[in-house]
Amino acid sequence: MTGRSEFVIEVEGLLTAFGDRVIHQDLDLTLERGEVLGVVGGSGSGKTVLLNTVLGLKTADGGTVRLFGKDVSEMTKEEHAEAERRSGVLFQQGALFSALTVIENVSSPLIEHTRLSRDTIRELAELKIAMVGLGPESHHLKPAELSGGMKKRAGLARALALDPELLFLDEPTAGLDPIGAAAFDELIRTLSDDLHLSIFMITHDLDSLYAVCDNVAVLADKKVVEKAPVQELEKSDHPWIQEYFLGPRGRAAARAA
Ligand SMILES: Nc1ncnc2c1ncn2[C@@H]1O[C@H](COP(=O)(O)OP(=O)(O)OP(=O)(O)O)[C@@H](O)[C@H]1O
Repeated sequence: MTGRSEFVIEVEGLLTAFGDRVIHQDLDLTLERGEVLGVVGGSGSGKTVLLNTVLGLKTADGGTVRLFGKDVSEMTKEEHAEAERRSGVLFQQGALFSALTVIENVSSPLIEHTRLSRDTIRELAELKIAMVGLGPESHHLKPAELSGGMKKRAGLARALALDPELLFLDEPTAGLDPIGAAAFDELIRTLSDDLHLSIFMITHDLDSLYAVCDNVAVLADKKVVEKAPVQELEKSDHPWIQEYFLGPRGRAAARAA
């Protein structure tokens, strides 16, 4: 793994399908080091399948996917593990282990991927929990005892446990009230600035695009039809983009930005 590429993710001519059903065709997308990219598209347009393909959880049927400069399909087991260590993922439901407390959840990647002492792991987990704005009183709570926003924060702390360079977020503000969502957006932006993270963020939330993203990639017609800063996308004449940005919710988000 060279890590020399200025692109953290490079997808070229991607084809993915489930049986006869083609999800992506000729899809190109890049994510530069330090870039915060929003990925939007209609329901079923293939955003999650794209995330899974970049992570190597789904095999591409054609084209190439490079992660940290390395073709995902040619990675050895060790290279996969290394790419996994360099990437943090916050899945849509937070995906916390329900039987474990917050601190145990955040410690689990450190236990799995490092040989650090128990005390060091505990200190690092506490640091990550504080970083996402959760207090020490949360340490011993189980996921069922957390609010939706706290679950997301705990999931984010776990995604950050191994100091990743790249963060994948699948609809991070889904299910949060507008105030909670705005606070979470601010947290993501602050973390990306402070930790120089590259972020691949699937979202339906227009406010997040304005608040957090450097660029937005639009999935439609099985490919990325545009990638640009959100203010430029507003001017696109692609029908889906027009409807998305220039509908009433889009206008409200643009006014608020
Ligand atoms: N394991 C699977 N087997 C068969 N089809 C699948 C599978 N996973 C996803 N699909 C199909 O792939 C298409 C894209 O799904 P995906 O979950 O990526 O959409 P999405 O853009 O993330 O949608 P949403 O915004 O609703 O979450 C959908 O039509 C879905 O039915």
